[in-house]
Amino acid sequence: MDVYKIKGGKPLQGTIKVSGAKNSAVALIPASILADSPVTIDGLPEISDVLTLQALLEEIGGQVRFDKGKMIIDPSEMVAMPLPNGNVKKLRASYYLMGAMLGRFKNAVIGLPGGCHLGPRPIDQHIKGFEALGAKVTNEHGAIYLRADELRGAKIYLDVVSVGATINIMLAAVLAKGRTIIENAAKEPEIIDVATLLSNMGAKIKGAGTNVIRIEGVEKLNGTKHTIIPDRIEAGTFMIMAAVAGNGITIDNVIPHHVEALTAKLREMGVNIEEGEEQIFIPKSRKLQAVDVKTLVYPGFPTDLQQPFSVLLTQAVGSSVITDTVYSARFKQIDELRRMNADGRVEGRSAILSGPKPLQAATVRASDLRAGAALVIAGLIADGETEIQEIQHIERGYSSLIPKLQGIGADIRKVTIPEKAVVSE
Ligand SMILES: CC(=O)N[C@H]1[C@@H](OP(=O)(O)OP(=O)(O)OC[C@H]2O[C@@H](n3ccc(=O)[nH]c3=O)[C@H](O)[C@@H]2O)O[C@H](CO)[C@@H](O)[C@@H]1O
Ligand SMILES: C=C(OP(=O)(O)O)C(=O)O
Repeated sequence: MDVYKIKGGKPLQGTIKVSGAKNSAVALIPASILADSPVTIDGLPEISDVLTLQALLEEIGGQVRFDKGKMIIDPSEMVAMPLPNGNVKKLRASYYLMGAMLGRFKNAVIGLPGGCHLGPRPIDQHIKGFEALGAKVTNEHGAIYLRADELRGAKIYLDVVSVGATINIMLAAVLAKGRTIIENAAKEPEIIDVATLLSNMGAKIKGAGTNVIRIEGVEKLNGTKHTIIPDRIEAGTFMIMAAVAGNGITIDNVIPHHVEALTAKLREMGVNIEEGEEQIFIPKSRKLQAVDVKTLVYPGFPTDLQQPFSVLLTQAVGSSVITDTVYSARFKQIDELRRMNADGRVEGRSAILSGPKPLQAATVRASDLRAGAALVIAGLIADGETEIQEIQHIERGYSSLIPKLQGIGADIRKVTIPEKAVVSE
């Protein structure tokens, strides 16, 4: 079993570069299914979610080349092969195969997705959208069956603001007959990125990034070239790391506007932040003040940063409350941080953290992707050598994390240990 070993307390300094956005990548790759000729995507992160999607496209007959962040996907020989098991369970975003395959083949069988366990993560709004477009959708033995004679544009009001449902309905609607309107759509930058790719393939989409998206269906979509946006969650993770463990860190390849909610919270805590066009510099922090945080849909404070942010709050003066309004059970990092001497507890949908409390190294387990990122940050400031297990979760979403952190002076390495040394739940 592979683990991360981190010796805490090293002065972190220099420049760290952000990769392409995971949550864009995992939608852009399935979107290529809709094209009639090759799609090239540049700047993809080298993460397991991307490799899993590559394998899934190959399973349905796609020809895919992936090298140094550039993926060339030839979708012309793809077929509507059922994908009820296996790779689809390894990530959340395999649900985008539903929208893309329904759009192209009018027929798809896709197993229910995997991804981080953060409380219930239904896909009822995706299904409501597909049905409104004319698909018959059934759930049979853990797989979703989607069939349509033809897809027709429709007006769809999302009952909950959902990134996945918004993108999935866009994917299914771009080749449907007539006009689709998605109301109460999510507004995340990744949605704009996917709409940009689809538009460059020939789709007619207006309003991506607002809460009403209008799509005029077209007959066919062509191949194109696209460069992905930077990962705002990875950038935010590095900003938090810089605020709690940095001696002057520049975060490169970031769109400052995409991380504004975090920047505002960090400033409220007393962190200095200098914004450039594509860079953010965070000098060594002095005293950090406790703050309360509530996660919201974009442009609010992202739920995906709440777990890394909780580590920063263990070092702030006073008591802080984090409330996650998006997911009901996204605090598995708190127990692990307590093993490391943090003062924190969970009450319903909130975590209460008090500080500053010096962290101590321990053997801990990454229960999910961002809990893992939180533990990496904790390990960087803890006294002693921390071991993080179950790092496969971290590697779903952070590209080249070890060399990136070593590049700013961290003492972190990946090592293989015997299975019996795993900590119990
Ligand atoms: C692959 C990907 O892009 N993952 C991101 C995406 O997940 P994902 O797209 O799965 O998250 P959603 O935006 O859909 O979920 C938001 C909320 O809506 C609820 N919901 C969602 C769909 C639905 O049909 N019914 C329903 O009730 C969910 O349970 C959750 O409480 O957005 C989340 C919220 O920013 C992020 O944490 C994830 O990193
Ligand atoms: C929750 C996340 O990912 P996923 O939706 O892919 O599980 C995340 O990126 O924090």
